[in-house]
Amino acid sequence: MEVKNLCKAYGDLPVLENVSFTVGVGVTALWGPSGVGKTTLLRILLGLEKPDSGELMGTAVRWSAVFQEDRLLEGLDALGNLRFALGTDYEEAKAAAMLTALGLTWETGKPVGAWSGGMKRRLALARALLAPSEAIALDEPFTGLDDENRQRAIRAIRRVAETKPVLLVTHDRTELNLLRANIVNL
Ligand SMILES: Nc1ncnc2c1ncn2[C@@H]1O[C@H](COP(=O)(O)OP(=O)(O)OP(=O)(O)O)[C@@H](O)[C@H]1O
Repeated sequence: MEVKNLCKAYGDLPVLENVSFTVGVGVTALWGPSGVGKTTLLRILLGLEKPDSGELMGTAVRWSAVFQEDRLLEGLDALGNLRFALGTDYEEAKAAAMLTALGLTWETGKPVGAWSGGMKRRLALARALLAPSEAIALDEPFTGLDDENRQRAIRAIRRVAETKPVLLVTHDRTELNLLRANIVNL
């Protein structure tokens, strides 16, 4: 994928000014202070928002994503959430293996609405990583995770990033190093 001279303003507020970078297989991190436009850039790449000018090449692919909200179906159990999201691509053994890799134990039938924030975050991550997408966008996927679960999430992301591009927003340099991420400075 390639992004060339991308510009976006909200009214009088310029947010992205001539942003250019390329994305390949592996982890690419959008890096910069709060408010610099990282989430806006992800939304543009996913086609959810239009840039004012600039070129996007190769971004019209099937994406899976974790946004800042988890957007789970709170009345369903963990496997129910994955089954609903993945449709005919759902395979229970693969779903269970991903949940285990992310340190989640689940009781069949127990709605995830009662789960902790960190557990919900990991389920949202599992859903994005399992999806038959061509690229993955993760907006602060480690929010609310303790050290051990952050390590698990990093391992799972790295495994999936061996075969497809993963674009990620985080505020933690240590995570970026562990993810061996290419960094796009905004
Ligand atoms: N729909 C919108 N309408 C108007 N302004 C917006 C809109 N979306 C974002 N902005 C503004 O654009 C700027 C960039 O926001 P964005 O969420 O992309 O930043 P960010 O780098 O992801 O921030 P953070 O690290 O805090 O999540 C902010 O000043 C924000 O207020």
